[in-house]
Amino acid sequence: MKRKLSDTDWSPTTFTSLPLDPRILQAIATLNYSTPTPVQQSVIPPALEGKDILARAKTGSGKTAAYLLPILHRILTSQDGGNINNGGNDGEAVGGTEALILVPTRELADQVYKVIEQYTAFCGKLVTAVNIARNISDSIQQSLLLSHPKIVISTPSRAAIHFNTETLSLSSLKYLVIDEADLILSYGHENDMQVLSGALPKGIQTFLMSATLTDDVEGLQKLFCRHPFVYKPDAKEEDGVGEVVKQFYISTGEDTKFLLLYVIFKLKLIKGKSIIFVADVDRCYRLRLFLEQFGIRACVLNSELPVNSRLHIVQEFNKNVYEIIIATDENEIMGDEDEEEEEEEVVGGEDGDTVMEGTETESQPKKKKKKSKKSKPRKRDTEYGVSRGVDFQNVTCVLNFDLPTSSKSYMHRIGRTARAGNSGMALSFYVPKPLYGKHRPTSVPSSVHDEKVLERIKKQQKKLDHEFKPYNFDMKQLEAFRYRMDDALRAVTKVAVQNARMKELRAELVASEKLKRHFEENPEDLRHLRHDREIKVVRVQQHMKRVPEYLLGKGKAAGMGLQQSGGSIPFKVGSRKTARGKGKQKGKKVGKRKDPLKSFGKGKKKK
Ligand SMILES: Nc1ncnc2c1ncn2[C@@H]1O[C@H](COP(=O)(O)OP(=O)(O)OP(=O)(O)O)[C@@H](O)[C@H]1O
Repeated sequence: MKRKLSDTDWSPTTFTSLPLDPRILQAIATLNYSTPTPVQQSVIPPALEGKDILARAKTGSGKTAAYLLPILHRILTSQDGGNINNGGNDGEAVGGTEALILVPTRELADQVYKVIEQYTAFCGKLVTAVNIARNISDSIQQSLLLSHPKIVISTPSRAAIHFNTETLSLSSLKYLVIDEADLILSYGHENDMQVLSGALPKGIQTFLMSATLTDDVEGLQKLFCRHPFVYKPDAKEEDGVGEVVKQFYISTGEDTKFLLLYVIFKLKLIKGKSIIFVADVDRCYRLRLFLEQFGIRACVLNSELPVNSRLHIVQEFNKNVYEIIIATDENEIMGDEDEEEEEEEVVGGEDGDTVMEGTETESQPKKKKKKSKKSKPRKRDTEYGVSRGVDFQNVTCVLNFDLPTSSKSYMHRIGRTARAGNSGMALSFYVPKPLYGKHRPTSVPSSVHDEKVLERIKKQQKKLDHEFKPYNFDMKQLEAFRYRMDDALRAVTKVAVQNARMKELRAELVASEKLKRHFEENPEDLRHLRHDREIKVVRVQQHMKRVPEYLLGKGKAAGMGLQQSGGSIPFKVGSRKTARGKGKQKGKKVGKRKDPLKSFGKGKKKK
């Protein structure tokens, strides 16, 4: 007997128990999704009935499918004349644009577009989608929109531009999604959202999806939703979604951060893929040059890079081509829900940055931006963002080399690991107040310091009943590595960092042109286009790439004491795959329940 969707005591445990179009179920089966996640279980049934949805669910919990599947189903059934069993229709789509999906960043727009491609793999041309946040010329965007795609994915600003020039018609719109709803306004899209809200036809179905429920989300709810079905899991339910991120912090000074980084990556104490978050663009290059001297390759990701390069980096990282990404967290959100008054400014990334291609009419972050005296004529994309929403796959560790400036940002950063049921860890370096002043990154307001943020994160995680523990390296053992770290750090001068930044930007602009031409036609051709090549602005001494045996001495290794106070750490490595980037790594399996930080000394070959 078929259950009525509105039966409240019913929660479907398999996708096939959901009355979704068979073509969608076929696609889901090929993706090996066995069961719907809690947000999908709760949201899909009311969404299929046409209810507005307001859903808050943790990062990596499958919110994208929770809104896409019902929308795709409803579009398909309307194409089939309302008969879902008429699944054989693989003709052309008819009618105008039915769904508008708004996301805050270009990275996210690209990701949602790719997910739609996956979910509609068996739908022929019935569900066409266009991503107008892409870096393509206005005339191409216009011609794409004139083909009346069923779904348009965009940032609010691009959508507003095309709506104003009448290339985007909203008259046949039936579904509106605001993904990462809590972020949309802090990215400065307020005016665009107002423009769009006034243009929407009456009675459309709205989906507000968010990892946190904030005042901004409430505001959007008032503007766009009618009596929505609200999904807010309790902590227990949320923790049932895959693994909780194992979280640790280490108290350190500025130089010791580099020392720790060197030891952690050179000795492969973390196995699998990592994202290292830093405070600004210069720090990206400082770290990359630093690691380069030890033969450790990494890619950088920041708002200054051309959007095609950014998308390609994320794509290749997800295919395990790279092991380490050093990312900035520009457009980082400041202000915790209960501490708005204390933190009024938004950290806007690089000082003196200006707006990049394609963003000429984009609005700026709504809150005040810190101005710098030293103005650098750098360009940056206000629609860049990788700490929010981007589905980095199989990430073992998020390493906060620089602590974020708010607990909200912290939550989104660590959400890049332990996704889709995988496990993961987050390791955060924090600099205690007495050591902080001199080394405060220029992008961080003086009112904010690591200790204050750390306390907020502790409070936040305690509320969520999640452990957030100190990880006490035996710093004495680290000291043996310090002179090498000092050597390497000395070589990474300000000038070297600036040169690397310029050199990389030039290389990526060339790469981006290639990417632009080839992205659609033959992405496989772009394999050779690597983003982690040596920048070579600093002379690399070959001996630095090796770790001498004496540093790996048994006693020293074992004595590193990679124990954290309060007992040993039950750690399960998230990433089952390994990077293909380096030949040596190929095929290595990662122990499932092993603490990656406990294998110190294993840099040495096993007998
Ligand atoms: N039912 C499912 N079973 C297995 N994997 C799933 C399922 N639903 C989604 N996924 C996978 O989980 C990952 C995270 O999903 P998604 O990006 O939608 O999370 P999210 O909740 O939107 O996260 P964020 O808040 O960070 O944007 C994706 O790789 C997706 O393919």
